[in-house]
Amino acid sequence: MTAFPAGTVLGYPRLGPQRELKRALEAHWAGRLDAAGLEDAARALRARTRSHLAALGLSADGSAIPEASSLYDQVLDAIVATGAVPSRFTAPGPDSVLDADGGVSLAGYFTLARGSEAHPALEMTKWFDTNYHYLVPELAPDQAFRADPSRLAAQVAEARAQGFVTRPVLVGPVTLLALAKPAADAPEGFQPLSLLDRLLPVYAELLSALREAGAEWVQLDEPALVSESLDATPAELAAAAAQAYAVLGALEARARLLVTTPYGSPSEAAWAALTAAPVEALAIDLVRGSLPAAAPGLADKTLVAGVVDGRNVWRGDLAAAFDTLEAAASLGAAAVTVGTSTSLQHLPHTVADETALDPRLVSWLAFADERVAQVTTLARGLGEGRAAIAAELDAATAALADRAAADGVRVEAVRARTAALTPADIERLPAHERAVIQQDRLALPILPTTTIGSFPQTAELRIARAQHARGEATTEAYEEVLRLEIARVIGLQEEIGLDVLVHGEPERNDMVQYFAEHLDGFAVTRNGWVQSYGSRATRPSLLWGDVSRPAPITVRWAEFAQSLSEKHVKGMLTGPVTILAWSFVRDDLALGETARQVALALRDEIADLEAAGIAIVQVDEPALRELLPLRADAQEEYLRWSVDAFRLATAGAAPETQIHTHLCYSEFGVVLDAIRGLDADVTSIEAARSRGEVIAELAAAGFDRGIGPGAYDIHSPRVPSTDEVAALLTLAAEQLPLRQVWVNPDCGLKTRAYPETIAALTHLVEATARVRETVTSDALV
Ligand SMILES: CN1c2c(nc(N)[nH]c2=O)NC[C@@H]1CNc1ccc(C(=O)N[C@@H](CCC(=O)N[C@@H](CCC(=O)N[C@@H](CCC(=O)O)C(=O)O)C(=O)O)C(=O)O)cc1
Ligand SMILES: N[C@@H](CCS)C(=O)O
Ligand SMILES: [Zn+2]
Repeated sequence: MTAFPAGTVLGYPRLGPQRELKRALEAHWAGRLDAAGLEDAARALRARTRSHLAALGLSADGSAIPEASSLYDQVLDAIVATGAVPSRFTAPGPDSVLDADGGVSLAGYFTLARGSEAHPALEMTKWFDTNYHYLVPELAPDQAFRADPSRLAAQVAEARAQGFVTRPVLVGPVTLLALAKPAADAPEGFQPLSLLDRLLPVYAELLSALREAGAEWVQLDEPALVSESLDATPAELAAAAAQAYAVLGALEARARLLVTTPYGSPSEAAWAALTAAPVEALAIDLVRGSLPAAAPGLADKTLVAGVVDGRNVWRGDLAAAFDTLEAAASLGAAAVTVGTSTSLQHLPHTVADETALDPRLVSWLAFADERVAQVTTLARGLGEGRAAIAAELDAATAALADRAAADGVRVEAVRARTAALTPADIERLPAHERAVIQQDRLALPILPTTTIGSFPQTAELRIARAQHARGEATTEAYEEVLRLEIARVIGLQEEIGLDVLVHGEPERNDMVQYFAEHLDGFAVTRNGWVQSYGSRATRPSLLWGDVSRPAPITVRWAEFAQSLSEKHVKGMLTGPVTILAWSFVRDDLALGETARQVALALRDEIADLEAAGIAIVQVDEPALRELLPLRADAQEEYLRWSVDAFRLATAGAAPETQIHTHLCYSEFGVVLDAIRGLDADVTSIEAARSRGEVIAELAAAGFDRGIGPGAYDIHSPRVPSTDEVAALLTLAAEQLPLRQVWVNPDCGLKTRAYPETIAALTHLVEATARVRETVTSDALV
């Protein structure tokens, strides 16, 4: 048995430096690559990751390299490894996701993730306060568990054969249960955490199998222990952790255990439970979290001090990180080693790919590979003393000073504009008065139908954009492709019979990146991909300076689309909070101030859209819930500045301009007051995967604005039937005042293909017509 390595990372990007896994997955789903071909591609990527991390300085045979790949999602992997598959997927027959041996087949794995004709997919939601999405375990009181270590054990063995001793990574039992939702038929009050007793023997089997496969250390991730935003309370989570790690720690046949608590500080009770547990190492997040209390239980443990940021890209203050390491040494642990605050899965691979960025900006950055280098530098400092790494510490300090002094980081005109804001700048006429004025102008039918903005981003569009970006197509030719696409999308919506149209967003590579490309203060990357879910990735923009809008951004596309139809076409913008949430934000200015800068740029854009004759403007804020701090004491302040930023962006609009907003993947209970606070006229939300629960919540809260509860799930290629959509609409129409209800999919259609999109929207319009017929005139009073 080896000691814990001097330096490690908790995880590494999983799609590959050129998104090799994305391409293989999508080829497999499209029937162009068989299962063996997909497995080969995934194996080659794992092999590359191991040797690459070793080349970057992590020890090859000392368990420093995490075995943390996934074909789709780490929570889904834990569901499969523990056999926690909901019974709705396992009824015997051709639609079961299980193979003959009772394990989940490869096809079954993807059915759980993406759904099929027979099965709606598992719900997907945000992983803590990140833009990564995991699949939500769905558990019933009689849930069966069954250890299936095959995939992870095979990877450990595969690493051994390659000459590596790696450290398998698994979502821990407390987090797996804490993130689960009760199955639809579970009795009221059922808590998934109550299944811990039955789940632990399964983890015990997994640990023993991983040991047998050759693992010396196993990493169990327990981020639930830092969150105060889950159904279980911190005290319940800490008690579960105490029980889990007493049991798992006491096992004889097991590898050594590293338990991690990324994304913040564990609660005091959780920290007490973990330090008292018979496990060999604890990893803490010292970027978002702070130094915990010294604890006697640390005396026989290694403390992996997560001083290297796994969430943001700023090269940062390496000398301060070293100071924190030295401070961690006073907590009483047997050893302190260097780690990342979280998995590096939230970062792009390397700044070396960013040859088109200003080299000065590049010198301020560190992506995943540069973070690994920081880990190995700091580990060397711990081993050999500060003087041994003085040159690296000084270089990082110099980069910080260079950044602080650079042009554009602080722009006086931008600061003066935010400083001059007054409370009146976020007020509109009262909503009920606006509603009357807007209905006069818009003359919409009851249950107006619309979409969320994007239409399928076809291969042709993406190729045209890529050719334009590479200089192989002229701007004129590219824009002609966009105009043709907009005309086609408008024609299609007219044909299907939707009431409020959209232009389809064909000009956007991404709803945040597109705006970042048109705002001063942002830079964008060429290859800075970060996995968002499954095979999908985004390139978060780099927000490095004060933000302003040099010219209108969306106006000419909206104006063109509107010129093609008598119906209203919505202007379509991304809100300030979402622009921040899906970018790498600056660490040298309060987020609230940055949000105001972005909001003012959007306010100017809305004024220009209005001047161009656009009557409805949607400002998307799907990330409003995502940025909610995990700690309860920080939530109020966040909700204040985030809501005010949205209002600042939209409150300049005339009363007759209808402001829509859109949110997806939210647990709305928590932010319902905030949604009301946004003061939008219409809000469209995700509600399909969570089976209308949101409708009941909104009704109970007396939500009194326009509301479009997503009528079907766009994250799955499955086409909803007319009956299914009609049922959801009927539910909404029964529970909410009819005048308030809008009909729309639950998110944009950009990830879908046209055949399923046309079928689904046709069913949506048919279902609306059917429900409209059943509505009596009384209901309209
Ligand atoms: C709505 N969501 C979003 C989130 N975050 C964002 N930043 N944006 C979002 O829309 N978070 C929550 C949700 C769900 N998340 C996602 C995330 C990602 C996607 C998605 O579809 N991503 C696409 C990539 C989109 C993109 O930026 N495309 C660019 C580049 C296209 C490209 O890959 N080009 C090729 C060359 C083209 C060719 O020859 O084929 C290349 O560079 O190699 C573009 O269109 O220009 C993805 O495929 O992962 C959806 C929801
Ligand atoms: N308007 C965007 C919102 C996605 S959250 C779209 O339709 O894709
Ligand atoms: Zn959405």
